[in-house]
Amino acid sequence: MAAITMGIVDVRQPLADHEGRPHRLDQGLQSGVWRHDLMQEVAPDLPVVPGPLSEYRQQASFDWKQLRIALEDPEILRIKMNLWRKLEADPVFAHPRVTPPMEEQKKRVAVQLRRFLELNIIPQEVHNYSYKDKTKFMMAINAATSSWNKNLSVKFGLGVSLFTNALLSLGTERHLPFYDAVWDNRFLFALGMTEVGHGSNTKQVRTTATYDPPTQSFIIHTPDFEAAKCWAGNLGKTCTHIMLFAQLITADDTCHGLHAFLVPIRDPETLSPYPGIRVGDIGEKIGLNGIDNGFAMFDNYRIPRENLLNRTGDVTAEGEYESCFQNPEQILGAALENLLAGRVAISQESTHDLCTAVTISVRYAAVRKQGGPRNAKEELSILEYPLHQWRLFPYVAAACVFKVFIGDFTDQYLDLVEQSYKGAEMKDLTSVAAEVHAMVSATKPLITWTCASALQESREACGGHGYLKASQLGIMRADHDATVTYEGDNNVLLQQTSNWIVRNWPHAIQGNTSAILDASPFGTLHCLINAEEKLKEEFTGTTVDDVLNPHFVKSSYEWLVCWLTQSLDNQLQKLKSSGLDRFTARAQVHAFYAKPLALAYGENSALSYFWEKLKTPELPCEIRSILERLYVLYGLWGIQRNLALFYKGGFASGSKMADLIQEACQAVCGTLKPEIVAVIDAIAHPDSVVKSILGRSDGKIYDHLYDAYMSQQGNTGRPTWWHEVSAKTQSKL
Ligand SMILES: Cc1cc2nc3c(=O)[nH]c(=O)nc-3n(C[C@H](O)[C@H](O)[C@H](O)COP(=O)(O)OP(=O)(O)OC[C@H]3O[C@@H](n4cnc5c(N)ncnc54)[C@H](O)[C@@H]3O)c2cc1C
Repeated sequence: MAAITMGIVDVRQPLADHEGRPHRLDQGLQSGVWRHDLMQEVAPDLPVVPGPLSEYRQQASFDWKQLRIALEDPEILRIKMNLWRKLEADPVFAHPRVTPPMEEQKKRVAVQLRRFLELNIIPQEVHNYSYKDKTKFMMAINAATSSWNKNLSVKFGLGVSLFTNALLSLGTERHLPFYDAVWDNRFLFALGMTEVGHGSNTKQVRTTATYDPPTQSFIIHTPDFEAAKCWAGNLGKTCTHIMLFAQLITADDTCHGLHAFLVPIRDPETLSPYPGIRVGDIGEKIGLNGIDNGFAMFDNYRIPRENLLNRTGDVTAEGEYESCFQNPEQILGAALENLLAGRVAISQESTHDLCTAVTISVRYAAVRKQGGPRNAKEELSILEYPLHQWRLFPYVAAACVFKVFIGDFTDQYLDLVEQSYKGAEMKDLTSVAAEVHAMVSATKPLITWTCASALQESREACGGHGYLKASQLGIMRADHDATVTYEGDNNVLLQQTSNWIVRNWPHAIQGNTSAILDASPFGTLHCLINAEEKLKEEFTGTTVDDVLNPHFVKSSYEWLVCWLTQSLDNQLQKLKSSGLDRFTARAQVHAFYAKPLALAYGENSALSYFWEKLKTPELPCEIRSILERLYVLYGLWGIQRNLALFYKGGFASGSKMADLIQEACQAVCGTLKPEIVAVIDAIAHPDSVVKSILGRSDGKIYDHLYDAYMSQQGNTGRPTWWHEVSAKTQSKL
């Protein structure tokens, strides 16, 4: 059977420019200086408006534009900026001031998706890029679309890009027409794994696909309501098909496990559901109401045999099941890509949201003045308060660390998938797959949770005005919330990471460095090398400078990961020797051992990528200085949260470490205060994307608030229902 190969070309091509300009921005680097016009494209000048924001900007020791291109690949930035310009210019993508009714929200997003595809945002030539460049392009478009309107990116992701990605890895030549129909906007897909009774434990999904040799068809059936497919985006009202995951059963009654099928749901011309399916919308949600999340129940519903996605297993016309693992490297690569691309994309989107959250709250904090010393001429900007700095600056540092981590990790990961697709011999592919899986299972929770708490903190940091819809923080908080659950519940994912780490612990205690190197081609387990030596380390610092440096952060995190791994291993051994089975023992250690380990490992991995960035020789020294301080702040923030573990594990005793960490946290925030507005400028999206009256680059919060108060239709007139409540009508009763 031939796998679908269109879109995967042998020769790598650089990202092309669709508008006739130089191929890559780095061609604009002349004698170490960026060409002005190219820099303007990715980092346009900010408005010069006298006021607190511009005063803080003047205090910065570095050029925010240089930081912007140090934190993100300029070519990716350019793709995003181009897209935002297109969306801004088209009224179809305008944001309504007042939330429309639910049905209207769904219609708007569906119409936007149609326009999005018509606009040729993914030009035809992108399909001819190398796998890596194509995926990077698509991921950049996805992240940028998500910041514009998360509903639209979810609708596009599920219906088009994630689906076609999954089709490429699970399907074969015979499914090509579906690929083309989706890109031509004739079909729209949903992805149906979750059922009413089962989500995380996908193995127990109960929808069946039973092969019927006489008719050469699969009979799709939902045994009861608990087996109804649910939550699938686009399924409620708009999809024409679903990529359905069901238990494949052959005529001899053998169950071959979960397989994916392409199942028609609605007539593409009328959008009427086909007979044999009960399908509908699951109703209003906490957020993302532009998406029609739906349910579906199948009543012995037939689909052709060929609709089985048969790259890994097929059923012959006569009904024989055939496993198709002829080339394990390619299959593993396909599985890698299919499973993880969605989670990597969520991490990219969440990093965008995190940047927007702090853009709003830090700019607001710079402009907002409240309180101050008794005889001061002016009130203080709330940014001046150490508490406010401690509430917000660590999230700014996290945004920068995640930006670098997710960009560089995505590059590495896509390189590997591309090599495996090309059939390159990769002796360590199994290790790569395991490590990438563990990393993504830790960093998706880490990034989405950090973003969720940043949104909450930012909302509170903007006080009452933050609660106004026009601040944007409430909408983002509601829409972002789902990311901690979909594509794998965060708490469940973390267990997969800790299982992998603890499996490698025996190598660490045996001092088997080469086994660790083999198990961790990406290097995220290198912190376990010399674990025994590391675990003997103790805190010896005496001054704040002893903790206020990247080396302290690095070695402390390495100690923490080693100690948590050792503790998890000890606890598991203890529980198993007391007679507990593996499943129960793992469940027992989840809360206090596995989860903290997986999160510390995720933080350490993100910090390691940032550490590599700090070592880049081309970095201007003022940019390195700012990155170093952001690294230290993010690290100390985590160490401070985990202080109890440093004491419990014997790394620290007495009050010295706690005191110095506290002092260092406050000190690093203090040195970042004059820089922070410029750091925000480096990570901020354009005003039209941030969409917040509190977070605009001109800092004119009160002007924008005034507009918001005055421009809402009817808000200064008397209510249309005045007569139902007025004193006049009451007195007549
Ligand atoms: C907005 C949104 C969109 C979605 N879109 C889709 C879609 O397009 N297609 C689709 O198929 N699905 C979709 N889903 C469903 C989503 O994938 C599931 O909700 C998710 O996988 C979690 O499953 P669940 O809801 O059944 O939760 P459960 O698995 O029941 O989990 C409930 C709680 O129990 C905990 N828990 C579960 N198992 C364990 C364990 N072993 N140990 C410890 N704790 C555990 C979890 O941490 C969680 O907090 C969507 C969900 C949302 C919210």
